[in-house]
Amino acid sequence: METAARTAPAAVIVGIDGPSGTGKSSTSKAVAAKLGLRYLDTGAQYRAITWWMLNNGIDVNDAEAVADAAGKPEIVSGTDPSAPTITVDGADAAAPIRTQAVTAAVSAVSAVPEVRTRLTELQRAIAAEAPHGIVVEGRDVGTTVLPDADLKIFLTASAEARAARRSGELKGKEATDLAATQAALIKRDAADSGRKTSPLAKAADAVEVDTTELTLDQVIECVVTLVEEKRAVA
Ligand SMILES: Nc1ncnc2c1ncn2[C@@H]1O[C@H](COP(=O)(O)OP(=O)(O)OP(=O)(O)O)[C@@H](O)[C@H]1O
Ligand SMILES: Nc1ccn([C@@H]2O[C@H](COP(=O)(O)O)[C@@H](O)[C@H]2O)c(=O)n1
Repeated sequence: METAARTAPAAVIVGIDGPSGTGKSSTSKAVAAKLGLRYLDTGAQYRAITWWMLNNGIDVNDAEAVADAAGKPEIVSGTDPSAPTITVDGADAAAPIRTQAVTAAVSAVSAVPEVRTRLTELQRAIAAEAPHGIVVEGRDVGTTVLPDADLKIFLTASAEARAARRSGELKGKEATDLAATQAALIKRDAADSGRKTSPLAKAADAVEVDTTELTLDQVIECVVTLVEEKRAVA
């Protein structure tokens, strides 16, 4: 008896955007791991280039100096969702890119068009090479990096919920004042939403998921279901 040949599902490209602390990284990694996809944290790349600028004495508020240096660091992202990596000129940058110094400087660096052009090219190349597909998270994935993504998600949550999540995360590492955390989140979101080039924005065809009242597991389940629905009709 002949058996029907099983065909592997087509590669699927998923873009997940949203403001800080809405759960993009946690959700994207888990969804990618569950579905056998690669995972790319574009925010880590903006943090990595910012870390390099700070280490190399570039004034991050001098857009011309940042633009001139934008092509210099070599940034490499590892896309295994269970162990994502990021190196800058061969050095492991996973920990130093998460410091408050980098967090405070990253919006200025990411507003520089030459930085965005460089990283957008890198992100598209990584997505194009993912054999079974990829979950790419950031601020402009649906609008600019991968406008033809199969599925676009825009995560939101109240500023209070996001600050509470972040404060829990920072406890024991750096200062954890809830009001200061919330103010810093709002300031970074305003800078990211207000820049001229590729601002943080929901793509017109993105599915918005408000995570304020959802557990992380519920958000993951919701996104997995949306991907599976897309795959079913592909
Ligand atoms: N739905 C949720 N409920 C409770 N906690 C959550 C939820 N989603 C994420 N978290 C927690 O909130 C924190 C921030 O999540 P995460 O880093 O995934 O957000 P993000 O959107 O990627 O943030 P950023 O853009 O600043 O990198 C993490 O500690 C994560 O475990
Ligand atoms: N597509 C993106 C992703 C990130 N940024 C900038 O990087 C900052 C850090 O992002 P995290 O997700 O690690 O918090 C973010 O505040 C943006 O300035 C971006 O511009 N575009």
